[in-house]
Amino acid sequence: MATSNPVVLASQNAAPLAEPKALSTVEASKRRAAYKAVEDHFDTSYKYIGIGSGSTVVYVVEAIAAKGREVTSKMVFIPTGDQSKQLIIEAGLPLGSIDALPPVEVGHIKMDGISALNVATGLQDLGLKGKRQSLDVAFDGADEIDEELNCIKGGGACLFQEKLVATAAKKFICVAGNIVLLRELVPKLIAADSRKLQPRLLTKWKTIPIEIAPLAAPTIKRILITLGSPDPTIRQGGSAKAGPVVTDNGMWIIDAPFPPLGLHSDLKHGDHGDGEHGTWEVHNLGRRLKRIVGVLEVGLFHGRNGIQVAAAGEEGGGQKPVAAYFGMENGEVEVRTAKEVHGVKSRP
Ligand SMILES: O=C[C@H](O)[C@H](O)[C@H](O)COP(=O)(O)O
Repeated sequence: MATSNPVVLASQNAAPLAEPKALSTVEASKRRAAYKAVEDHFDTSYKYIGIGSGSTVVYVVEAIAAKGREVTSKMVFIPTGDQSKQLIIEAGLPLGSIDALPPVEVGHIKMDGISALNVATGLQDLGLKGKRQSLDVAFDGADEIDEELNCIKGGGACLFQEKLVATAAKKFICVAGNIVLLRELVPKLIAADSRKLQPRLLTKWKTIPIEIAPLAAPTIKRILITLGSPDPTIRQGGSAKAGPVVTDNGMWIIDAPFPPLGLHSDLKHGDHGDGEHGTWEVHNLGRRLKRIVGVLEVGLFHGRNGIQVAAAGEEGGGQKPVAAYFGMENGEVEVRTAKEVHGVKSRP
């Protein structure tokens, strides 16, 4: 079905000019991936740009700011949380908000900002004028990405606003250093064997972050256990904050471990991927978790991408990126793009 295209390697020419010398291998790989993603998917004609959260997005903002004020001052940058809001402000980029897009009159249809933006940002090309689609592009990081470009996000507790922005974007682009430094396990500078690109989710990254209402925590934990998550845990602030991590939305995060998730094509006869045989198919689990009362959002980005949603003539964007950029240890950037853009009509 919707596996990503075979690997495309962009060599060192993706590297930005004047790479700071002090960057570790990991940081340099993220920076190269970010610059390449911006080079490929940032157009000077764009108006609304979504900015994700995490350590990789820092370089996306750097790459965009390097385009110069004459380009960026005409744009509006939509954050996905307090960190990205600060990044936008500190880079001198115009700050917007996903809930503050101006209402616009188009023809005799009274449209909210989201619908009108859709017209402004080129859905006419697809013959879908007037459909809801607000941002030209959104860039974000990810904790793990599978071969169909399903993602786990929320390692930095920002998943709800990230999904809100990603699903409002015509193009959602993921940028991920593919080498992860395990500082806790390896105190000195060593790139450990933990890679964000995996055939299946929950291979190296072991838990799904779920943003929840604090009052519902005990019930949600019990339900997660019945769904096959052996030890769901409320994320704690550690030395930075006594007690649970509180998200930008005043919620808590539960990190729910599950065995590696299957794809639809993995399912054998009689196995519906509903956890009954020990394996969850990624869409089934994402949908099931979202149905639990008290869950604000699930850190699984699955289903369709924005182009597939638009091609199906439906409103909104998709959860999955249309392309993912991985910074490699050897200095190259691996790019994976969605292979089939029209193939998943029935999936949410
Ligand atoms: O909650 C945080 C976000 O989902 C991040 O985009 C994700 O955790 C990846 O972060 P990083 O770029 O720091 O690896």
